Amino acid sequence: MTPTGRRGLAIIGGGKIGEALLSGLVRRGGPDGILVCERSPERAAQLAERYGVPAVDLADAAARARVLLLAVKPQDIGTLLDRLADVVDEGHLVVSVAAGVTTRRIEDALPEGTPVVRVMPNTPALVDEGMSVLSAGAHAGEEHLDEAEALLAAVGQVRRVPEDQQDAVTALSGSGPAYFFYLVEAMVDAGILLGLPRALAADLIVQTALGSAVMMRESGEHPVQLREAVTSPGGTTIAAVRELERHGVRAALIAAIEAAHARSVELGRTKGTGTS
Ligand SMILES: NC(=O)C1=CN([C@@H]2O[C@H](COP(=O)(O)OP(=O)(O)OC[C@H]3O[C@@H](n4cnc5c(N)ncnc54)[C@H](OP(=O)(O)O)[C@@H]3O)[C@@H](O)[C@H]2O)C=CC1
Ligand SMILES: O=C(O)[C@@H]1CCC=N1
Repeated sequence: MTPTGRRGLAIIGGGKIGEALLSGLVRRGGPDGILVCERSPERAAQLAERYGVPAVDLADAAARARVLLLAVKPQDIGTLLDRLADVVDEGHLVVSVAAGVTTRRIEDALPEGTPVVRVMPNTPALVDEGMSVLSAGAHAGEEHLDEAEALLAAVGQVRRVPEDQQDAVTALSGSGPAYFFYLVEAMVDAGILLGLPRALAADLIVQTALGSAVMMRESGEHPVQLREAVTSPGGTTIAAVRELERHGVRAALIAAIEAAHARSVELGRTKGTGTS
């Protein structure tokens, strides 16, 4: 097929984030023009059935789709790029969501001039509340960023940053949902300790998390102001906040996010042996 005969998008790698993006895109725009390319035949069949999209091999994906969205682990990207080098041409836009992997590395593996956009999405794309952050490679212009943004805007908010901020973005919003789930898990445990039924504790905490998130987004107030409004003099909240400070929770979060950043940088240096 000629480059001009192509349309739509192929998601290459149908794992956790590949499925989150696939499900959101299908929900928003329908399955038309979306392909999935997944290494495991069982998983490919599952996704094809669940979302009504064709499961294709890599050559077919490249022949039919204009945008190739790479959603494999950074440890697998080297092998995938070796295979893509033979089937990518000037008519493609390559979008990678692989943590740590630079546009330079992808460009070096593909035909000269291939436009590449690096994106860090997150799993709340599943519920149209994703946060996706884009950076252009050396051969990607505004039109390529616009094209990638149009895709990702269907499943949440989009920002653009210089690529040297992507490892920090990965540590914050890419991995970020896991930190919130971890906090919720711990708070539900506290409810159990205090004798509440698990289901009730979970309902209380999930709704409290949601309400707090909406307040942060919509009130325009700083989180400190919002926290102070909950903290009555001589009351319960200050007793809890003192324990959070005593246990170094703020420092732990900063250290955790710093570790995620370091790992993103390290993954960018991985050569793709599939073993790291
Ligand atoms: N999970 C998340 O929240 C986020 C992940 N990312 C990035 O997305 C990428 C994928 O992460 P995640 O979804 O968690 O990982 P998963 O392991 O869940 O998904 C990767 C999928 O790609 C498949 N795969 C590997 N190589 C190929 C290939 N050559 N062709 C087709 N399919 C292939 C894997 O198959 P197999 O199972 O056989 O290995 C697997 O199903 C990573 O680079 C990660 O950094 C970015 C933002 C958020
Ligand atoms: O844990 C990871 O490596 C991926 C990247 C960001 C979120 N998940």
